[in-house]
Amino acid sequence: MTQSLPQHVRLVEVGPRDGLQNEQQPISVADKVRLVDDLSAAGLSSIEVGSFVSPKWVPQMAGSAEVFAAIKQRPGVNYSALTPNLKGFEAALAAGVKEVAVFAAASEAFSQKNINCSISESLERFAPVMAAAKAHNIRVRGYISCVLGCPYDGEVAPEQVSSIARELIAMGCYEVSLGDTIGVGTAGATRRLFEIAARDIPREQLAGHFHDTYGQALANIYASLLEGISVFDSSVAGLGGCPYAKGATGNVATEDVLYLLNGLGIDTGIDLDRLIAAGQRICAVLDKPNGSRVARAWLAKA
Ligand SMILES: CC(C)(COP(=O)([O-])OP(=O)([O-])OC[C@H]1O[C@@H](n2cnc3c(N)ncnc32)[C@H](O)[C@@H]1OP(=O)([O-])[O-])[C@@H](O)C(=O)NCCC(=O)NCCSC(=O)C[C@@](C)(O)CC(=O)[O-]
Repeated sequence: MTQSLPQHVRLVEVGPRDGLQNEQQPISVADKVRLVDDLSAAGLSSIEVGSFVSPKWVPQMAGSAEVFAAIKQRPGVNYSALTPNLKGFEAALAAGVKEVAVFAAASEAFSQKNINCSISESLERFAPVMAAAKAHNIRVRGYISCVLGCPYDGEVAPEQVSSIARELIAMGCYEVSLGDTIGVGTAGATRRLFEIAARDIPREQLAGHFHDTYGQALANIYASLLEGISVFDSSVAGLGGCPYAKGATGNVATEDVLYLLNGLGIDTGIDLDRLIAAGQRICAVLDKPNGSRVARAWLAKA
């Protein structure tokens, strides 16, 4: 059943983590810090700054502690980091991180490629992270990858996604973000996924995370809005890809999502001009074209 559109949407900016983690070239701590500070200045209230994972697996995130130490922490902004295990959680804690995210997958093959263990082993690894987070009053977000298809296993049943999401919520995650890692989802499949997940999980605890590989991300966000979802992950300038999903493009661009939401009269608290400037700046650092169509059109007009 179609839900009424939310009046407010929270965008979780994942560019500094999901976006930059795929870049092969070295990016200085100063450039990462500048990106995070530009994003908070543009009004983003949730920013994923980095991750505490094995540097052998994702070398680009190795400096995350230094980035946390140098960013200007604005009141009211959540600065979070990915932590796949207790070792990562302890490093995040030492860096003063106040919110972490654990990440599982909806398919066994992707789980093995991404974090080198099965889905059930990953949930076992999260248990001590959840306990330590509780003891230190740290909020934990959950992610599930490949919710609308897996590059190795193909189709993924929505019931499987929903069951893992339920487990993450039961373990103590305040919210679970459902990730279309390879961007294969369609609006119909997205609606069905959220409709099934929302049978057992309050809609307020679900978020959407769409990559734009097939150009469907905005349609999928609109479909999610119709299912009563009001939190979305996005990446400034459409930065990113996925090291374990060949051909995957970046997350949907934050600028493009903001343009959609502005057009629907949905409040986000984000300033589009400042956001576009933040995207242009990091694209100049990376020496790559801006992946946001809205930013490109805006700048061409200007
Ligand atoms: C999970 C592991 C560590 C398992 O990796 P493993 O090799 O099975 O782990 P291990 O426990 O055997 O340890 C191996 C080495 O890693 C070290 N190690 C162990 N843990 C840590 C840690 N936390 N931080 C730093 N170092 C660590 C550990 O100390 C050891 O070091 P060595 O003795 O060889 O020198 C590894 O697979 C890993 O780091 N994977 C990271 C994968 C990743 O970051 N992927 C991208 C993020 S997920 C994503 O992008 C999807 C998402 C969230 O955006 C949603 C979507 O779009 O789908």
